[in-house]
Amino acid sequence: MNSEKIEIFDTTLRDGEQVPGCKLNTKQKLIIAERLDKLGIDVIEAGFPISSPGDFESVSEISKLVKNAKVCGLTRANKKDIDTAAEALKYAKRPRIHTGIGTSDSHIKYKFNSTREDILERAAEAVKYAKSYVEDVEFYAEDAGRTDNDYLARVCEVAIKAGATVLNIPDTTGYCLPEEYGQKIKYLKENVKGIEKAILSCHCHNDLGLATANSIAGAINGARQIECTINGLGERAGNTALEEVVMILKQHKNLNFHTDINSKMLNEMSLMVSDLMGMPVQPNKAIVGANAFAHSSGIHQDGVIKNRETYEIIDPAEVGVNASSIILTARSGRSALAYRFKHIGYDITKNELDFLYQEFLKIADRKKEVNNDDLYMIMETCSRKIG
Ligand SMILES: CC(=O)SCCNC(=O)CCNC(=O)[C@H](O)C(C)(C)COP(=O)(O)OP(=O)(O)OC[C@H]1O[C@@H](n2cnc3c(N)ncnc32)[C@H](O)[C@@H]1OP(=O)(O)O
Ligand SMILES: CC(C)C(=O)C(=O)O
Repeated sequence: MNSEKIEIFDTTLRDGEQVPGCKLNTKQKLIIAERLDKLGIDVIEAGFPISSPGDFESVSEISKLVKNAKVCGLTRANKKDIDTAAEALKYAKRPRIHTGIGTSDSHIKYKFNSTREDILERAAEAVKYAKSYVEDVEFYAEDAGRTDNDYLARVCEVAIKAGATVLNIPDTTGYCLPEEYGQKIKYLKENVKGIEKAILSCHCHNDLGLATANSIAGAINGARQIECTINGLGERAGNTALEEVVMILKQHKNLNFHTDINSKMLNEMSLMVSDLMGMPVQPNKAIVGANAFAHSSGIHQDGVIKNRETYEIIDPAEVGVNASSIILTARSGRSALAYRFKHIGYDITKNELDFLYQEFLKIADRKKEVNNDDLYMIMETCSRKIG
């Protein structure tokens, strides 16, 4: 059976850039946008054009630069934001305006001091107005994760009727459980009149560490676009990590989904974004962390040396990492030690290995990691004794 495509909407340059300390200038945004386009992203959310003259310029320049992806600009549900986004996107080959409004009772009451009926009207007006500029209008129901499903379905209906082609269902506060978020998408698929005219999109935040799981649950239940960022960057605890979504869909073939992302570029993308944003990636980050393919305990190392698949579900080459690494620590065994000695040119016998291993453990117990210099020293000390 042919697999279905999940569109990848990258918001590194918009939601990712909202992270304190991660602000980018136009030149930096252009470097990232050019690589995102090569990576195979379907939609690049380039910024929030009304936000500042600098961000307007970034969206405008990215619109001129990007060849393949759709370029998207975010707006609130008002004319001035939409006018500004349309102006910034005017050079884009495939422009998208992303407009919307908060729909949870908390947002309606506290942010807007408004009513559900008024929000329905404002949603419809914004979509219609955006539609007067571009064909491709995405509508977001902010805080959809905490919005009552019946009301959310009404919001989606008015947005579709006004011309929205993508309906973004953000779990803005990262509150939902995967089952709950998946059921929300299913409910909308089954209860929104005209839903066949639009695709549903997941935009999940990571406040409870569930952003990726929720996005996958959304896809399983009918969403066909996932919004995500390189390294999972984004407001507060971040967004769904692009590299995680792409590799989950690739590894779990039974889900019967595919993306157009060139996974071999994931590692370089992660390093580039981390570098330009000045935001280090935690070493244990899935897929792109420095330790994602590093093995440091003896039993695992022995397994990986015999066959990589014993402890790795992804071939590192698939995500652009040269090879797995065997890190020597006091938890390593003889197998790893022999492997690393071989790596620096020493083929050792079993008896020699027993001897070298005892010396190795003395050093390993004093250090966090045993490096090649330590290995040369162990060899020099022991070769005198071994003879
Ligand atoms: C969930 C998200 O990530 S949404 C995107 C978040 N990103 C950003 O906010 C970054 C860009 N933001 C900005 O540069 C500024 O906040 C601006 C330019 C958008 C607005 O600045 P200001 O006009 O000074 O407004 P301020 O930020 O103080 O308050 C936001 C206003 O927008 C209103 N608003 C918020 N969301 C929406 C919406 N979707 N549609 C319409 N109005 C909205 C708020 O009610 C508030 O209006 P009020 O002042 O009448 O109460
Ligand atoms: C603007 C929307 C899409 C958003 O970022 C959110 O709700 O988290």
